[in-house]
Amino acid sequence: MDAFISYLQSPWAIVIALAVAVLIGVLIRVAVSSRRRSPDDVSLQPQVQAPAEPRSDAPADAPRDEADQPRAGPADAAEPTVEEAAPAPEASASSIERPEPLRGRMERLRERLASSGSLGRAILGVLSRGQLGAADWEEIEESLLIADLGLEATDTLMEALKRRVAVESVTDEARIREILREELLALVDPDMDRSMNLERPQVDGSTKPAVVLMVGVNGTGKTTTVGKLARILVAEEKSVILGAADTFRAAAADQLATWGERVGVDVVRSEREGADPASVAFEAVREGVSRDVDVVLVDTAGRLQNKSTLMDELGKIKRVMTKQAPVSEVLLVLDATTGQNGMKQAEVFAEATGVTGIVLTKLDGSAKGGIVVSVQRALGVPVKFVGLGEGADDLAPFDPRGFVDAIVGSAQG
Ligand SMILES: Nc1nc2c(ncn2[C@@H]2O[C@H](COP(=O)(O)OP(=O)(O)OP(=O)(O)O)[C@@H](O)[C@H]2O)c(=O)[nH]1
Repeated sequence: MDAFISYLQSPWAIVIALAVAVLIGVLIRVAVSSRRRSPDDVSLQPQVQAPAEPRSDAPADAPRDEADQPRAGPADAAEPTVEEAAPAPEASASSIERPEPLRGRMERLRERLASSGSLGRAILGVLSRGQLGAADWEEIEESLLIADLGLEATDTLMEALKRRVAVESVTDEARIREILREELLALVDPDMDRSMNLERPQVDGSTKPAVVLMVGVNGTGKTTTVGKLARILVAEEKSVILGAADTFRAAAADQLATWGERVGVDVVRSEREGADPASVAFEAVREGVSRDVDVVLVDTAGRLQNKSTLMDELGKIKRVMTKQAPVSEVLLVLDATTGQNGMKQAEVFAEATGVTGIVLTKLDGSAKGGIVVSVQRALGVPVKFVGLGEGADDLAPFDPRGFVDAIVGSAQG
């Protein structure tokens, strides 16, 4: 016994004990990391990678049609798994930002619409000349067209202004301003329902997340808008998952992950550039359903190489997502500065996906606010949000009155 005790006190025994402890530590690490890679263990890490294809255990209502199967190209042929992403810097509770609440945003951003105000100033300047001739009306028409109001809306507004200015024979500037405000507001249509449909649908007795698909041409601000919208939803205390189905540009997924991290929202993504977007979208909704979140927001690429490829791709993304939960909203992101070009794109996207609302970005610093009216008229769907800057909270629900007031200016304007 004494010999054993003295052996335990010897340096060799200490070395051996340390070696055994290290070995046990290594074995525990290996066991934990292999468990994390298990396909069924979807971790609640800041990011979740999408599999190459929907999971093999996808429910019976998973896509069946060949055309609806997320693509499994050579790079996509890996075994379908849900892997934990390379650990993203973990967002500690203290580093998570508190986004600005919705109320008052349009008010705060009102000054950003100042350039749209140049339209109001130009028209008011002419209208208050009194005794308007053909050249004056042409000047007004030109201003409206430059502001992207579109031909039809310009004609409607011109007629209304001519009639009212003649009938009321007004020269008083405040009254002219009031007439212009009323007529513009009628064009913007304050009665349209601009709320986002975030009601969680019931399917076969279970409550699914509200699914929102973002579409639009590259560069319009889709990814940024998904990030800003996530912040709005977080501010409204909703649980959210983002889907990075813009697999065309690898940086888009990183960009989205950064937006997500800032407000503690997870992102479903694929590490492979060019992975099948429908697969990522499918997985994002599946993840949202399994975590029982309130909203799944999915970003897409929207390259407009050719109309039929784009329509096929977006149509497929939407069909595949619908296998998991119905798509509640398809928001088309349009860059206000692209004017009538943007209108043509809008029509293609609307045809492909059935757009339910428009987000007009970059309205700050754009004198082309008239596009609000023309795009609503062309698609018959409302502008629901406006982007008014590059800041994280520079997205506001579109408020027709605030918008028209910004264009027409105050009485002192
Ligand atoms: N001034 C201003 N800039 C904006 C607004 N919204 C987005 N942007 C900027 O527009 C640029 C493009 O935005 P992204 O979100 O990357 O555009 P995208 O449509 O996702 O582009 P792809 O990923 O290439 O399809 C970025 O520099 C954004 O900061 C806005 O409302 N105002």
